[in-house]
Amino acid sequence: MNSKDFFNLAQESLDAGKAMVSFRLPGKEAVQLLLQTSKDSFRIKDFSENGFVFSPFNTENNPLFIPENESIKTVLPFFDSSKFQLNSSEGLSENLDSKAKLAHISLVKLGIETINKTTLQKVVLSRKELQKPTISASEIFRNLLSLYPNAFVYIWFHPETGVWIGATPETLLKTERTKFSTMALAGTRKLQDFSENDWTNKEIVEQKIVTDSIISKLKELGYSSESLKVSETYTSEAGSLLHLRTDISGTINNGSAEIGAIIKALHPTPAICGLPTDKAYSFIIEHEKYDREFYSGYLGPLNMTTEIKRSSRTRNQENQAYSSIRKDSYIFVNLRCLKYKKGEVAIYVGGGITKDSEASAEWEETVNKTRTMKAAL
Ligand SMILES: C=C(O[C@H]1C=CC=C(C(=O)O)[C@@H]1O)C(=O)O
Repeated sequence: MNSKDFFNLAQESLDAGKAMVSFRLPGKEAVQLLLQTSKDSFRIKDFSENGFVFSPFNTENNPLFIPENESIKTVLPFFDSSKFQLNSSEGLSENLDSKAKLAHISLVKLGIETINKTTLQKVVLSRKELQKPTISASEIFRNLLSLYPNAFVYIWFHPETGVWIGATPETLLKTERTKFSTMALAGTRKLQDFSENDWTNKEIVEQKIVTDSIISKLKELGYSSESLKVSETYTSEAGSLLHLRTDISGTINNGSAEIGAIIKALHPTPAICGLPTDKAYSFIIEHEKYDREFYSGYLGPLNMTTEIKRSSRTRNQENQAYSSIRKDSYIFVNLRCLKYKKGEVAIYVGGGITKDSEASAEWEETVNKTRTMKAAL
């Protein structure tokens, strides 16, 4: 199947009204499409399932799920961005909405005051911004594939959620055989004119809170300090933005049952909620005054079959005839995303607030984050 046929199929799948998802893993070439054959709605029970999981920020209900064995799978082996022009909508507005700006600034100020007066140390505060694109959902998806080769790029539709599209830089949990890894990603700067020692104490502290919390949650699950590998903290690019990032990895103790335990322990991390988690969560629910829905939830292929082709240079000739089948998981935090309705999209953006935050800079940061999606509209 060529790229044009693949995107026509993606658009037809969207129009069919059945659950579907198409995605490309960070740094990979293949784009996968999973189209559910029935109109049923499936939910995760214990994370031993195979398929694609889609969870909201709020985890009261079990996450939605497209089972691999209830779907038709199509793979575009290589997405060639040179085959497509970047289509764009005309008349998108840069955010000049002063009401939205005032509302976000007063929310951030309330966050800072609460941090100064209580045991809350960090809270991630967000907003949504409406835009009127004139291009289709599959065109937005295609633009994202062209623009962000190192992000997890996806388009998801489910009758219960509508269409969501995104290009996230943040892994919640990746498993390959018995190895797992996660990351602490926080602190934001524009790539333009940045030099390495520009990171301030505010951003270093904001990101360290995420690293420390992830390590402590993993220890509570029984992983010892010696068994966890923690990288140096480094600057990581996400489109035209930069973040501070620490990678944390280990070996899964109890087989596939562990995946669910790790996801439940980590989500919501202080990269999208705050610290202490319960205080930050209550603050968000009480004060954000809108429903995040699937923004800052998590999503991705869970125990999905991946065919690993053996190298043709292998010396063992017998092995050449086979490729091995693995069931790995790649779960991401749903950031840099939008909800699509014909004629209107909602772009979701947020940022970590600490005692050292400055409200107008936090507003600017959310404006910069909206540009990741706007570049594809
Ligand atoms: C909450 C978001 O980003 C998180 C991930 C990286 C950097 C962040 C920050 O600098 O605040 C956030 O923690 C978002 O993109 O909406």
